[in-house]
Amino acid sequence: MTQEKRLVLDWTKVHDVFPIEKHLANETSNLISAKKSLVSGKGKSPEFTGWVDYVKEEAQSVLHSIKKQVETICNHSDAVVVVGIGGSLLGTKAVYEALTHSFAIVNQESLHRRPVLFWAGHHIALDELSELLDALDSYSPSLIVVSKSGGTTEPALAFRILKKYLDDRFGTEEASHRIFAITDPNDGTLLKIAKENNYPHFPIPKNIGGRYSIFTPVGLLPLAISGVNVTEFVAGAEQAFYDSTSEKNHSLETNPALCYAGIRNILYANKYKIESLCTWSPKAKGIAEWWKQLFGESDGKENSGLFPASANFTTDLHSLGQYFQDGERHLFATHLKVADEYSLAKGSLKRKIKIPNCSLNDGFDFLTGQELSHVQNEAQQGTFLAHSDGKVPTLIWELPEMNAWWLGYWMYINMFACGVGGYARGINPFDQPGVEDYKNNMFALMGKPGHADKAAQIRSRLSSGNRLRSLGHTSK
Ligand SMILES: O=P(O)(O)OC[C@H]1O[C@H](O)[C@H](O)[C@@H](O)[C@@H]1O
Repeated sequence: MTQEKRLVLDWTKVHDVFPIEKHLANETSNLISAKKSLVSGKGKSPEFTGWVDYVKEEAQSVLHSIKKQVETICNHSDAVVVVGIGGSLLGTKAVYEALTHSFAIVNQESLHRRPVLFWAGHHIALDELSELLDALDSYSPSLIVVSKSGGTTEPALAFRILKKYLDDRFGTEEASHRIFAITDPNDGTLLKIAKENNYPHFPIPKNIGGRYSIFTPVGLLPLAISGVNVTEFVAGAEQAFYDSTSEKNHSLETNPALCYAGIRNILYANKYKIESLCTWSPKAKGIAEWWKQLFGESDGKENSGLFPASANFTTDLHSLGQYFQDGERHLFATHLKVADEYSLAKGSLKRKIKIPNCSLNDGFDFLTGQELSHVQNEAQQGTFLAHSDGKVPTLIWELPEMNAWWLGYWMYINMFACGVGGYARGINPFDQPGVEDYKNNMFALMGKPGHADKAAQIRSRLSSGNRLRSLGHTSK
């Protein structure tokens, strides 16, 4: 079924604004050699390119190995809290939100009676975590803690708090049957904790960095629990692997990953410094969050790189729309559109919505009887044209359907484009040295052993100099 359809990357409306075709032709050989370096493991940080062919065989054996745990968890839990941050959470959240019902109550009671997923460890905010603890009282929850390094502050603290909650509620013995870890296979604090407490644990391969890990147990275990068709998800990615890496497929016309990588790099080199991924359903917002980490951490190197932003339309046409149309011309838009809008509702209640006939006199009678998806399509076409008239290069991904197979396919294509584009630009798309700066300052200020000297230095920098501020109202 799905195989007859195609993912399309339409760059007509880039060309309307900028002569991309000529530039792409000049860039092709650079892209092909970047692709060869990535596939052969001869580029920068080859020790982090294990994700390239992981989807071919290893992901299949993961699916096999998690089967029993998935059943066990589904038998005793109706909610699973996934604890993680960045690459240890964003992909899972993206796929879950896109492919399962938005309203947990329907997900659980009407559809497939699978546990709902909740999220923790992706911030240090008291308000949301305390509300999560309130909500968990109404469920029989389990916990999956995901951290490759095993030492990231946010998930480590959330894990402590949630483990205590489970211990207090169920007793340590039962709680230990409700806790699962996904982490480095050989090292790290989380692995040690899992072993000491007999928590079942699953590996994140050493040669796969967080933002490239969605097809490892990081994504597959929680998504399988939630009822997402992970077999199809992996199958889509596997097909994308063949389409992207094939020795025979160096043509930009049949290799969307190469083409996308090339267009991004060319636009960046020609004054377009911001790329906005524009999604068209609230359910796709998480996809943009995943995409922002993938490209943000990969591209932002050596004081250069496209800034990845996002917009969710049509909602944001009423806030950011003005900027897209008339603001500074330093951005381009990459839309993620779904060809078969009905596929969006297929995972839920297969419902088509028509604009009903109402005696409202609201000026919208001309739409009576039209399907909502038709209105969405017209809104999209109108937006693409308006933005390209406003000189915003507009790139359009058209996904045949929003389902596990095509989402797996598209996510892999983006990962591959990210790796190729980084190599073609001469940067390392597989490290993230900048993130360490914030972490080290935070560790020092929190008093982590070994950071004392740095703490004193930071505190003196924070308190020195004149404080520049503006004061508002005094409380009564
Ligand atoms: O999985 P973890 O080791 O906890 O890391 C979670 C995230 O933390 C970071 O700071 C990195 O910049 C991300 O690339 C990573 O995905």
